[in-house]
Amino acid sequence: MKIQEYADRDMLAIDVANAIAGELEAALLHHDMVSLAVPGGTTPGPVFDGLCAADLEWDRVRVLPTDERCVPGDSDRSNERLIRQRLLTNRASVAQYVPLYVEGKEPDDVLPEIESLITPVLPLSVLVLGMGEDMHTASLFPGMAGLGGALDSHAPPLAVARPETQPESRITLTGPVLDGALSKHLIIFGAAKRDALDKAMSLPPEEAPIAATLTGMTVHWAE
Ligand SMILES: O=C(O)[C@H](O)[C@@H](O)[C@H](O)[C@H](O)COP(=O)(O)O
Repeated sequence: MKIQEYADRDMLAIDVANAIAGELEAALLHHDMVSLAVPGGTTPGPVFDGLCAADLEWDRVRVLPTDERCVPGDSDRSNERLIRQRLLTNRASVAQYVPLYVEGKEPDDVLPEIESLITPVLPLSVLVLGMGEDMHTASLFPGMAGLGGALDSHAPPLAVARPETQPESRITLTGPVLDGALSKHLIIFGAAKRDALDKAMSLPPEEAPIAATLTGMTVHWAE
């Protein structure tokens, strides 16, 4: 794991967008289809604003959320809504999007179909993660029911998550899929998350799920 510190969040966003674009371009030289998994939340928007303009063959990029809240697509809590508004626009509007949640469908009923769209583009070419101050990432929350199974090395690509601290259930990429990405970026802002990351480095993934992804991770941090 390496940590890159930035003087401000704008510089971080520009640098990370450029890094991801370069990694996708390199991956496209060797694969017909490549994959990019991105988080929801309040952190990645400015990175998306820069990345969406990257001049690459977006029609060969499969974009998916690292996790999705089980909410309507027009909800302000929908990660798909954020990704469609901020990333799948401009040149990136032609990218293929793989939703993890289908409104009105029971998650367990659609997971096999969604996994059939994800499996062909595993390992993930590029992964971007956020993290909570509780050291969760994607929808892998400390102490969550089923967390052990979602972190297991033999876990399927997707899991339904029902974290007690969240208002809705979610669908999440599992630990081995996140950790197995060929390039991994974690974006965190502020002292509290920096302290949480330092703490996570000495904890087991069951207590600090982000710890399951840190091998080979590039952490991008700004106040
Ligand atoms: O669906 C989500 O919310 C994300 O995938 C989640 O894992 C997020 O990255 C963290 O909760 C950090 O969220 P912020 O960027 O809002 O701090």
